[in-house]
Amino acid sequence: MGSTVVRAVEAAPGLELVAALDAGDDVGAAVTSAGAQVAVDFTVPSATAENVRALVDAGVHAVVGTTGWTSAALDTVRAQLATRPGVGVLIAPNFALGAVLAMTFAARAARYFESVEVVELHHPDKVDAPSGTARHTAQAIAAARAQAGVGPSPDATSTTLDGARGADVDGVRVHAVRLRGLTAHEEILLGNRGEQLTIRHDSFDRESFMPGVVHAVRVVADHPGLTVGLEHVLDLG
Ligand SMILES: NC(=O)C1=CN([C@@H]2O[C@H](COP(=O)(O)OP(=O)(O)OC[C@H]3O[C@@H](n4cnc5c(N)ncnc54)[C@H](OP(=O)(O)O)[C@@H]3O)[C@@H](O)[C@H]2O)C=CC1
Ligand SMILES: O=C(O)C1=N[C@H](C(=O)O)C[C@H](O)C1
Repeated sequence: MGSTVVRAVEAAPGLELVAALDAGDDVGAAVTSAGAQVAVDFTVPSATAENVRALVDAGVHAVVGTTGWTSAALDTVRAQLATRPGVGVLIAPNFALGAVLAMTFAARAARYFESVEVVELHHPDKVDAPSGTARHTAQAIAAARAQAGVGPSPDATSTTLDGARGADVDGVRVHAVRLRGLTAHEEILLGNRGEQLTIRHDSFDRESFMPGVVHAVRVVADHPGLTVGLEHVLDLG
């Protein structure tokens, strides 16, 4: 993702690439000496929080695509941002516009269905499961169902092998598939008696994330504080 973002920023009118960093570089010193206004982080779950801390410390806005963020780590970013008014951090588990729409549609639909489960499918080099996108989708679905007073999805399973029913994200079952040949895919299955709605998004190429990343770079400075999810900086009506 890092090298794809480098090419996308270089090609984007009005943006200038002033630095590209690798593991082991001093993030704070590098962005300061390059005069960066915005930094983009696509690294690994174990490195991203420290990178964001260094960026906020340097007063540089951050656009973050790395997944694996815990709510405690997000709270730490919020607390640090409270000491740096004007600095914006936008963390989005998925920058593909179609994926953001799929999540939004799923949350909207979830109140009308008795059952809902999420399946994410990725390349086998991915280090975290379930995907950040699937977690974010399940959280949005759970919040929409709670707000509408919809109960848990019915499930009579009483005998099971560990993992057979997937992970529980705020009461929504999330299943992760890792398969050579895949890129990034998500299905949200919604069921009622006698009907099923399937919402599916496929990223076939990493290019799919670039319009969202470039948009985030352009607008992050207008959103001080912490924003989680690209949907909050898009006009989705
Ligand atoms: N939000 C979105 O739309 C998307 C999010 N992602 C997420 O982005 C992240 C990266 O994905 P991807 O590019 O496929 O992963 P890769 O494993 O291909 O790349 C991760 C890169 O991070 C580097 N790295 C490791 N540690 C550090 C560090 N401490 N500081 C700086 N760089 C470091 C690695 O360097 P080295 O090889 O030297 O170890 C590697 O080049 C993942 O969390 C993935 O889930 C992916 C696609 C879209
Ligand atoms: O690791 C990936 O490839 C991806 N990671 C993100 C996630 O965890 O949701 C976004 C996209 O699914 C690709």
